[in-house]
Amino acid sequence: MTVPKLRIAGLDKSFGTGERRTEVLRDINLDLADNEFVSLVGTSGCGKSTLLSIVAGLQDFDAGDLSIDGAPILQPGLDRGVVFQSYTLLPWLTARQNIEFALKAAGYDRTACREIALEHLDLVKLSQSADRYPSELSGGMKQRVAIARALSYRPKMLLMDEPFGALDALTRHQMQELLTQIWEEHRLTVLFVTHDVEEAVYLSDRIVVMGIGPGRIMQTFNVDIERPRREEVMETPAFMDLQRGVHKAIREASRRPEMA
Ligand SMILES: Nc1ncnc2c1ncn2[C@@H]1O[C@H](COP(=O)(O)OP(=O)(O)OP(=O)(O)O)[C@@H](O)[C@H]1O
Repeated sequence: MTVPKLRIAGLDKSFGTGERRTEVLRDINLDLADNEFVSLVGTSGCGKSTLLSIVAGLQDFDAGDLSIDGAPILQPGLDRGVVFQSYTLLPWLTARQNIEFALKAAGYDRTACREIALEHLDLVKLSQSADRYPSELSGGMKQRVAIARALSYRPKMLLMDEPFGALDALTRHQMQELLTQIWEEHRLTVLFVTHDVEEAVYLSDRIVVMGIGPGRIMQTFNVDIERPRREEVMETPAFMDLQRGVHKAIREASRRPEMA
């Protein structure tokens, strides 16, 4: 039996205690294969970010198993690169230094830090802006630095929480194209949270629809749309049918059980 890249099995999570206890995730079971791109979608509050931060090791959980390549996840680690909606760059460091800072923390020596930082700025097409500070970069550029930083120490997985949510439509689309290209070239395993169904269909191999009250997996869609994908694919009947199906599943999953 092959070990999945990421295994989430029987995972439960509640916040608070006693009368203030809220069950947020119930019996989450999800395996990601090596190189698979999986998106989590679902109505606000269904626990997508909580699940992602548990996988990142930033949040504990109450029950279940969680592992990468068979090794239990106990804390944050360099095997997972994380990109959030907020850019999380250090404002007093340049784009290059932000990446070098992460690499130094990961134990790379000075020369390697510089080389790898520049290589990854090139990967996200930001070589020209290596010495600019975050305040001198647009939102899309900052997010490209954050992606370069997350990829620089070669994690086994990329965890992305609404990474393009703060960007305007055109920049968002450019970022989707860039991520698609990087994914196609480097074949990463990605767990991606988004509210944008079109984005989920465009990027993913699989889309997991979560429901609310408590958060749980309601439906999974395989995205059988040929790769490499380019913008034109969004106009095809197969793409639009799938998009409609996912929207419908999200609507159905958004009804709390007591309202169903
Ligand atoms: N630290 C916390 N303490 C208490 N409750 C929390 C905490 N973090 C999240 N929650 C609750 O957990 C539930 C799930 O939140 P979460 O942010 O994971 O949902 P989400 O699906 O990512 O939502 P959105 O799409 O709006 O970002 C919400 O009801 C939220 O209020």
